[in-house]
Amino acid sequence: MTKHIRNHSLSNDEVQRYSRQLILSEFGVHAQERLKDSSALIIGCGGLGSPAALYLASSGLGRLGLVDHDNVDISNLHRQIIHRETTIGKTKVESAQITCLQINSSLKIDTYNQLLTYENIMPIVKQYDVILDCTDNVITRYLINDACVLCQKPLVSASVIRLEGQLSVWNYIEKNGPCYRCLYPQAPPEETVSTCSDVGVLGPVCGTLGSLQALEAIKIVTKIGDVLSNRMLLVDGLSMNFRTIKLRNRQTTCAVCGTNPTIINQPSPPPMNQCSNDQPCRKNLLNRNERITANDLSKSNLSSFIIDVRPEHELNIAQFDNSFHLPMDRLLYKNDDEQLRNELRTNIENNQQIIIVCRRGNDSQLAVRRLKELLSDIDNIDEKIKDLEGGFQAWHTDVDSTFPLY
Ligand SMILES: Nc1ncnc2c1ncn2[C@@H]1O[C@H](COP(=O)(O)OP(=O)(O)OP(=O)(O)O)[C@@H](O)[C@H]1O
Repeated sequence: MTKHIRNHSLSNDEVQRYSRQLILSEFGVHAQERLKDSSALIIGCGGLGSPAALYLASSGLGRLGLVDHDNVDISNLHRQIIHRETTIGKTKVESAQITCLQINSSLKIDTYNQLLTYENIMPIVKQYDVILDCTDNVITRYLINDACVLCQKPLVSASVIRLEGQLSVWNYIEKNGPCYRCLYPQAPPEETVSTCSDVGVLGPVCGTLGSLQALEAIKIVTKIGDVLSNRMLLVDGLSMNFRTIKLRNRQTTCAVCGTNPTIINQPSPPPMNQCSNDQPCRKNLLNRNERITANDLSKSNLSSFIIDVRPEHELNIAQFDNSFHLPMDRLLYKNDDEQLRNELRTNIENNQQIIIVCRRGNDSQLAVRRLKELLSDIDNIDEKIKDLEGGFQAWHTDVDSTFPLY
């Protein structure tokens, strides 16, 4: 019998399992071996982390770290495809681990059921070859960036909102690429950054960006292809437009990766921009006496004029009887003050309290501020107008559970 020679360390089972990628001329057995010897850390097992973890678990990567501090909720399932109805209530890392091991039982998985902070991030990040930022908030974005620079790890970062997404690789030393702080030294005020729970997101957009994060991570550890450093991919799912823009180079003045860094041993919170008129803050804008709780509103004997400031399409989910619809877009940007003032004056009766409602009690606070200006000639407007604290979500939780929670 003729003996065969193999120039690699993969078992026959591995050759069979990974055969469709082994036969790629750009990939081959040596990339597969490098993948097996590599590790990746996924921070955030949500919309982006789910597809990223599934693809990395399937790919033949050796070791996968999963970080998240949250538990699986039913509202996660439309996009966080690693979780199941059967894992609702479990920690996201445990739920993700279960699914990954069902796909690839030879994968070594470490789970970190914790909130990453400035205190605990460094020893975790240090252990992995590539880091994927799959989180959803500005502060964590800076935290992960700083830790990756300090630990000299490439960072594959993505974000999605509504039907749009962005992807880039930061701190890719091989190309002397910039870090996130080189591009954005100052963080925007957190209250002005929209999140998926504020404005929504469509599942497949997360699927696309999260999958591409896994692809970049595979390219980095196997050293194939042209890594998305110094560039950013912008995806618009509605028009199906994909474009890549060039980013500015690594900045010598950068606080973390520059020539005289001020952030040296440990990540540091970014300087925050202040809210301005263009970017009004929405959270905790009003004082207690400018708000009414769901309980108090349900018991109030006063006649109420309810103004619902949600966008038109959300009214189809559910709404209060006889509420006046005034979407935030019109209130803040339409510039039809005179007509709006007339409509409101015609509809509001003298003895009525004016209650502003929205989904969660954020927009309604801005609306109260704006309406106080607009209706300043109404007697005692400051006492008459209040927002529903916690919005329809509080109404569902505290007063009427048949009002849908969303
Ligand atoms: N500092 C952090 N440490 C650990 N996990 C984090 C941190 N910041 C964000 N995450 C996790 O990142 C994930 C982001 O995913 P995504 O926005 O899809 O989920 P979500 O927070 O469940 O969404 P929703 O806002 O709709 O509830 C979340 O699971 C969140 O718990």
